Amino acid sequence: MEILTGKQIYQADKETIKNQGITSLELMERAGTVCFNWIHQRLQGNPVKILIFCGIGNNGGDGLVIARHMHQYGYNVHCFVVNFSDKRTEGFLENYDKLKDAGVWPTVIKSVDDFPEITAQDVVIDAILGIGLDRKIEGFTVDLIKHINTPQSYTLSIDIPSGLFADKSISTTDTVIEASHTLTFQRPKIAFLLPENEPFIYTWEAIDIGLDENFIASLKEVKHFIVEKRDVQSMYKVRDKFSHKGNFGHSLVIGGSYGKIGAVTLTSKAALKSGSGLVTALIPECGYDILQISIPEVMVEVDSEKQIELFQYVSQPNVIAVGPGIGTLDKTISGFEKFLKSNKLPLVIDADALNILSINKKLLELIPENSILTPHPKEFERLVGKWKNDHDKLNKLKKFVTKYKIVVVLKGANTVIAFNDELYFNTTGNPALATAGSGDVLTGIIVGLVAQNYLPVEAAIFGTYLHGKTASLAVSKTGIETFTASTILEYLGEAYLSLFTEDTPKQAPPPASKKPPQDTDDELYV
Ligand SMILES: NC(=O)C1=CN([C@@H]2O[C@H](COP(=O)(O)OP(=O)(O)OC[C@H]3O[C@@H](n4cnc5c(N)ncnc54)[C@H](OP(=O)(O)O)[C@@H]3O)[C@@H](O)[C@H]2O)[C@@H](O)CC1
Ligand SMILES: Nc1ncnc2c1ncn2[C@@H]1O[C@H](COP(=O)(O)OP(=O)(O)O)[C@@H](O)[C@H]1O
Ligand SMILES: [K+]
Repeated sequence: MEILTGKQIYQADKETIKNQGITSLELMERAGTVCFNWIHQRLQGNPVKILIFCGIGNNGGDGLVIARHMHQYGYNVHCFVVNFSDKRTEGFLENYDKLKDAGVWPTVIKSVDDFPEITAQDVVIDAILGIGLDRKIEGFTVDLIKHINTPQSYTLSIDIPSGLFADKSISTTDTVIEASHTLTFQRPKIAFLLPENEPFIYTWEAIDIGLDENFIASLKEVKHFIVEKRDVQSMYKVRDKFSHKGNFGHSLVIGGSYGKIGAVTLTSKAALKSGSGLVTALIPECGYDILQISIPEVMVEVDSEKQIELFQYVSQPNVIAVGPGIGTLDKTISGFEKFLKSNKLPLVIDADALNILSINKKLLELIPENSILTPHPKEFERLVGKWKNDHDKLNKLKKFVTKYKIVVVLKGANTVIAFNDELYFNTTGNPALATAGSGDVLTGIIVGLVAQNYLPVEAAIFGTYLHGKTASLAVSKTGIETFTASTILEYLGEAYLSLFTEDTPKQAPPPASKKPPQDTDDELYV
């Protein structure tokens, strides 16, 4: 799914009006009505007190449309106009009149003295500022946002939490609505995916207001995407009936050191379980028994006694993962440098191998094109230096991948996969994945996919999706805390299967009379 900039949304807005022969007021009515329907479906006439705060622009206009419908449906709605400027838009003014015609006279807020009391039991709808925000909020609006945030009542933001910029970072002194949920129009904004905005974005969803989809699809300069199930479904390679293990590649996993054989064990197992036909682990001698006993399916070659120093192997892999548990002893560093000078195979580089690259950045030049680096933010910072904010981080990421012609998987809650000048945001997973060895498993899944001939960028996107999906599927059974890196491996099969099963609908559970869900196997359609 495309992530659009504010400018692109305004363009889509104009095109829609032109192509569908509607007025901007009709589009606003549509947007406000879709929001109202969303709310009405959930509240079902609940008498809870609802406070709607409307700015004087088109975001405020949306709020006024919602207020009118809510009033007409008998909700206990209280509407406020936040009068931060006299430059009211036509959409606002028209809907202000319509609301008054419908019998609601909003309270105009001109100063702190006009703020209403808000309790934790109330519902707040935030339509103060939308994507038209182009400068710091000042004056009483700052106090109002703080006032709205204080009781921690359920706050639904329309289009974007007021005070957040769609496409640039806020400064530390800016005040933003801390939304419980955000209903955004047609496509998400990049602000929703950045860790720095965590206090303001809890959950969000893009709602269809009928903007021109053909126009959106034709936008050439879209560079940011959210990875969806259908994207990874289309990447999935079906196995031929007469295929054999030789068709699914050979992954070599180089890693481990005394005390960290577990890391390379997890990576090797993940490579095998993501479907690599063969897997060999090149490990220190001290890990031999451990690895052979833990995973009999994996072949083992050994290096020095307690760490990897020589990086020499006789197996014939088509891709190599290097780094998990490898350490940064001098002999490992010099061995890795020599290895990079002679190696021609695509690499998946993780953990301490990344740290070695950070110590000697010249080595980056030796990485074969189309290799994949999987840093967490700290490892990425060691590679590229500190960033000012998350947008700066993403710019650094794009520059880094284009300079070295590689794929980077920047891990975190919304792991970003960067390739060329495009960014793909993964949304599967949850904090259960924040556990030792979780990254080692991801490296294994990705290398196993590359071994099977997935393009590097596809392996990175697909692997990250599956890795996260295991946690999404598991937590309702395992809970968050008992979920470990080994649990990712346990659920990898279910994650694959989930690609081809219907998602359980999020809303409206089926009536009791409906048949219970079938076994997953019955629902397979490939
Ligand atoms: N395109 C779509 O898909 C659809 C969009 N729709 C809705 O329109 C919304 C965008 O509306 P919008 O352009 O009127 O801007 P909005 O966010 O209401 O701000 C109002 C004005 O405030 C000003 N201003 C800016 N920063 C400020 C500040 N810090 N402090 C004070 N003032 C500040 C600035 O005006 P200025 O003062 O610069 O002239 C700005 O124009 C969008 O989010 C969505 O909800 C739907 O109705 C239909 C479909
Ligand atoms: N809050 C979270 N939500 C979703 N995924 C997460 C979260 N925290 C961590 N992860 C994922 O877990 C993995 C952790 O990797 P990493 O930090 O390298 O762990 P380790 O070094 O223990 O293997 C990454 O894939 C990351 O995206
Ligand atoms: K808003």
